Amino acid sequence: MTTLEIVGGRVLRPDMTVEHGDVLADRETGEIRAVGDVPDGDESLDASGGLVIPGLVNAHTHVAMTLLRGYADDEPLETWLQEDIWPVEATLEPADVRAGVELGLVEMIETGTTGFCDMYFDVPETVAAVEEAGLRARVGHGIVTVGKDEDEARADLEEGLRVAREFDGAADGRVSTAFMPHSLTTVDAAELDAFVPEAREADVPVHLHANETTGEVEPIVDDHEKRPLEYAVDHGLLEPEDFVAHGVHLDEREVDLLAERGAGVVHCPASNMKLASGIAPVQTLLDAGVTVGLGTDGAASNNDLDMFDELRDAAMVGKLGAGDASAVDAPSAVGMATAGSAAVAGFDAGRIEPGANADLAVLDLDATHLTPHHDLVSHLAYAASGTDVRHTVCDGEVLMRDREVLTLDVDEVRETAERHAAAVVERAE
Ligand SMILES: N[C@@H](CCSC[C@H]1O[C@@H](n2cnc3c(=O)[nH]cnc32)[C@H](O)[C@@H]1O)C(=O)O
Ligand SMILES: [Zn+2]
Repeated sequence: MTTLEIVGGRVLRPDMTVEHGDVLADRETGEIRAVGDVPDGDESLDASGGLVIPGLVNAHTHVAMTLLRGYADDEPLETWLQEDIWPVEATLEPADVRAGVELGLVEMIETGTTGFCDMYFDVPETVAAVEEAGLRARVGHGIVTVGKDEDEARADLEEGLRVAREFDGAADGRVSTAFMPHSLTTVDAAELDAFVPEAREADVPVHLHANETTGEVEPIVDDHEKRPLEYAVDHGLLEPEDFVAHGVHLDEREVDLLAERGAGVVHCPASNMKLASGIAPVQTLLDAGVTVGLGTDGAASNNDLDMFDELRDAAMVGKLGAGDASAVDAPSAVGMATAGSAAVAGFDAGRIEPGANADLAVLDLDATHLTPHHDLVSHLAYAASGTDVRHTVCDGEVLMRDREVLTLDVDEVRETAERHAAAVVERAE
């Protein structure tokens, strides 16, 4: 059983055209072998009446935060983090993180997401869950040193390096890592200067939150007389493989800086709307040639991990922000959730062509809200949702067949998550 054929459907190609055809995946290499007219495979997935798309990539999330879904809503970022989220997170044990991660991974598989980038703590739990669930992930330990004494701060930085070194290449290469300082205001310059060179030495990228709110931009401008991303470059950040989450409040120089340096941005439209952080200049970034991916951020600021919601939000708010209905058109939004996010994450995925990772989702087109079929890319951007996903495949392996998740026990995962979520909130109160 070395090959998997996905037959009888239509296929979304990298140029955003849709054609009738099959896909043959090689389960040994985890790559797509052929598209269109393909030889028979050893195992078969029925895509008739469906659309085969690249598995969506959630390029910025905190997956264990599914445990805090609906726990603290309707607040701006600083209050939300400092008064509600961080106090509860301080009580989280590795087993809680594991329960939250598994809940999130089930949700991703069910909604056609095959890869993600995660910033959280207890990274070994995330890696173990990813190994079991079969997804692809770039993971890192989120480092916060503000408000900690010197020893605690150093331990957090060391842990960030340790997990980046230890887990890069884990789960047969499905897991990669990054060094993840939380943001430019929660980790200080001297710490970046000391630790970023070590991340370079370990050959891992750096991922952080940047320019998310004006409350985060202003102190840097006031204290250092430069924009946050200029400050970031001064402290060794924004190499081509690096990527920042949000990029809401960017000036022209910062957009140019991202384009020149080749660093990526992960747009998180739902989180930015929910926390009223602002509207990222997505069309401007795309026009400047910046690599833009898409992310949900954590489930406590979204409140789900469905990337179909995210790409619709990106298209909608992109137009509103630009005051231009042609901004962030359907192909751009779908491109961000697939090839864009994969490029940002450093995954050889996000496109259906031979040689790319066989990370795929099959959507049912046979649905009232997807009728008629004028333009299927338009449907992906504006009408489809995660519940339309029939099969999910990652690295050539079937993770969900006919809406049945095969790698995790959904009922057990949900029960365990309920139990841990209740206990965590009780402990925090
Ligand atoms: N080691 C750190 C944890 C950092 S993990 C990454 C952090 O990002 C937080 N987070 C989630 N969403 C956002 C966001 O939109 N902006 C900034 N931080 C966020 C999340 O709650 C988590 O605390 C510690 O000891 O506190
Ligand atoms: Zn975040």
